[in-house]
Order: sequence, then C-alpha cells, then structure tokens
Amino acid sequence: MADKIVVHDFNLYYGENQALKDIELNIEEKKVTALIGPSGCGKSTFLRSINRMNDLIPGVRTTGSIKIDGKNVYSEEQDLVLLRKHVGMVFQQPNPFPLSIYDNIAYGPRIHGIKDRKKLDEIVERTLTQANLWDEVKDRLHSSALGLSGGQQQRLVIARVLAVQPDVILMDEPASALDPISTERLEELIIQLKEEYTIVIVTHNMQQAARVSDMTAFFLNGEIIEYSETNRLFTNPSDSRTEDYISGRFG
Ligand SMILES: Nc1ncnc2c1ncn2[C@@H]1O[C@H](COP(=O)(O)OP(=O)(O)OP(=O)(O)O)[C@@H](O)[C@H]1O
Repeated sequence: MADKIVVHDFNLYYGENQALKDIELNIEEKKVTALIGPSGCGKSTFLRSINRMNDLIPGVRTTGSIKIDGKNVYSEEQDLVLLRKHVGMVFQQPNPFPLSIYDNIAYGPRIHGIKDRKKLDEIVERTLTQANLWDEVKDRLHSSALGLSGGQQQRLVIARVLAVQPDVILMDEPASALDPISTERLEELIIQLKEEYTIVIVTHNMQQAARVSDMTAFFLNGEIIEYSETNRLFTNPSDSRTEDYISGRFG
C-alpha cells in the first residue's frame, strides 16, 4: 500500500517549548491511523500540523517536512486553502454552522464556486448518504443543523468535510462528546470511509483505537515511541513504555 503522508524529522515549538521532537512517520493511503498517548504528549499538535492549523497560533515554529502525495505542505508554494480542502478536519465538539442542514453541506462547495442548484442537491444527498445521515434528515434539510443530536451533528460535520472532496480526514477525538450508541455509529462510519479516504484519528480511548484503526502510533512527551500495526501494538508492543501505557500503568 502506498504512503499518503510522509513525515520526516518534524519538530514543532510553541515559543520556547518543543512540543514535537524528530517525528518520523509514514501514513498509509486508505487506512485508519490512530494516534494515542497520555494527555499533553503532542497528539493534537501533530494532527493539526498535517493541515497547518498550528499556523494560526502565534509563536509556532516548525522544522522538517510533512509530505502529502510527495509535496511538502510546509513549502512556501503551498496554498493553504487548497491544503485544507484536501485535508479535512473533524473536532471533539461537533461544530455545525448555525445554518440549515442543507446549507451546512453546500457551504464549502459554494465557496469553491459551485452555484448550480441541481449539483448542490446531488452533493448534499451523496455526502449525507455517505455519512449515514440521509435517512434521518432527508425530510428536514431546511431546518437548523443545531436541532440535531450530538451524534447526528458529528455525522453532519463529516458530510460537510466530504462535500469538498478531501482525500485525507483528520479527526481529533471525534467521539469524546458522544454517547455510546452515537460512538458506535461513528466508528462504523470511520471504518466505511477508509475505503475512499486516508484517516488519521486522535483518541484517548484505546478500545476505540483497537476497533477502528489499522496502524497506531504511540506518543510520549512529543516523541513517537512506537508505530506499528494496531493489533501488534496492543498485543505485543516492542517498547516497555508502550506496554506500560496500554496496560494502564500511566496516562
Ligand atoms: N496553543 C498552544 N500554545 C502553547 N502550548 C501549547 C498549545 N497547544 C498545546 N501546547 C502544548 O504542547 C504540548 C502538547 O499538547 P497537545 O494538545 O498536542 O497534546 P495532546 O497529546 O493532544 O493532549 P490531550 O490529549 O490532552 O489533548 C503540551 O505541553 C501543551 O501544553
């Protein structure tokens, strides 16, 4: 399987504080890669580095490279609007816009120049179907997205990401605000989506990492301690620190 994202000698500093150290990681295409580790170890910082969301934070400095399809996203020529179109992001708290369900999905395509009503209708139906939400909302497309349940809102946000045709989807603890049933539906959706998309997910929940991911990277103090097939990392870790973490001895 091809590598979609290749991270080489990547370091990130918040002012004086180095949050990521010498990160080396090859993320495979159309797989789910989980990032695990104790609080504050740099998982979210790394995830946000992939689509340069950290650029928005004053004082952030990086060295090294993150290549997607062979192109360094930190190169001067990188167009950030295009980068974030290709690399979509889903956060902990579902964050639909205070608009109708339809307009939430149509928002991105409209920005990218699609105005034709029939085309927009198609995108709305296709992405809501892909996100396993169509049947629940097809009769209320013009009601506010804020009236949906938390789990429905998170699937709507995923449909909104899909509407601009990304190829990588970053998820930062996407189920942490959801109840168990919504979490299960979201996990099923993640597994379905990897047929078409490369997914990188930060999770605090090790069972969740074990259920949805193919590969897992264990972070500690800004470094990757171990990266391997999920099954192997959870059953036969090669580093004692990974073993201590997955067996609940810290974090
Ligand atoms: N905006 C910021 N400004 C300064 N330092 C930050 C900022 N965001 C994170 N950090 C620091 O970077 C380090 C890594 O934080 P990060 O949020 O990436 O870890 P994490 O593993 O995702 O933690 P959690 O699981 O608690 O979300 C921490 O020391 C944190 O204090």
